[in-house]
Amino acid sequence: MKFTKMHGTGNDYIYINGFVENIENLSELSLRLSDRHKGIGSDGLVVILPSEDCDFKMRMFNSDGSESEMCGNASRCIGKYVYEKGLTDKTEITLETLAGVKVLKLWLNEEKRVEKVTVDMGAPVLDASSIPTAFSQSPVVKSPLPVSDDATYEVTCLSMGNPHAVLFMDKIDELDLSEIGPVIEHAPCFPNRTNTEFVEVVSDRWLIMRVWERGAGETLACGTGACAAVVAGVLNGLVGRSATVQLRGGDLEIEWSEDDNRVYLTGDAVTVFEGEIKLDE
Ligand SMILES: N[C@@H](CCC[C@H](N)C(=O)O)C(=O)O
Repeated sequence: MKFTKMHGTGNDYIYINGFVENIENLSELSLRLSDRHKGIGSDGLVVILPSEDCDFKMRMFNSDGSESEMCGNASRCIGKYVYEKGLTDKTEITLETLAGVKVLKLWLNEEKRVEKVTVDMGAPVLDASSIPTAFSQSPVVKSPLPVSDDATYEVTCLSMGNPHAVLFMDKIDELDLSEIGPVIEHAPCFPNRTNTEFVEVVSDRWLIMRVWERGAGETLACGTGACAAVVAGVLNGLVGRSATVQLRGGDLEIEWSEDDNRVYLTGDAVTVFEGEIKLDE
């Protein structure tokens, strides 16, 4: 099977051309190939497929084999992949996902290479039961979430097609995410588990964020998570509608438009290497 390893702000996935490769059991394959010691090594697996209504369709699997509805960083990398491999000559591309249709706008440099991509992520979902969460308050803003006998965090929850819980706090560098991340991910109030963002506010245009991803653990960046951080920041009166989110893997530019209520995500898309792997060994 041929594959391409790509990353968006350090969030790395294995990309497979589903027009050519006919692979079964994608969930098991993601679990196996994402392993950083015994596989290719990645945060998960992304398959690019034909779509009836859109230019392309994305299926995205975390490194634990679970399938997610949406991935912001992978959407940008798909934009670069399909354009640079000649699967399309469009610079505005529609992408079918489990979270609906997303529109990718490609930004080309002078050599006609894709330098960055803007994804129209659609409107954030704020209704508590649709995220889904079991919180009775809706929207879920600054709701108390007990994580141990002596610690309760205030969380703001929303869906960007996939579920997010955002926590604002200082000194996020000092956090042990491997301890607190799984507790929130599996908290009973999140029936589908959750992605969790730990966010430090620097100014009304600048957030610093670490992320614990559902199904993948701590990653260097999460596109939907960065969008969730800005939406949650606005709901808490902490940030403007247009902000830079600084992640361990780089910066993402987020705008939650006042005009159309849609969230726009802009960032890099990078090809790391191409390869071929024997699946029967
Ligand atoms: N890294 C992604 C999100 C990937 C899926 C997520 N872990 C989930 O299970 O919802 C992004 O860039 O958005």
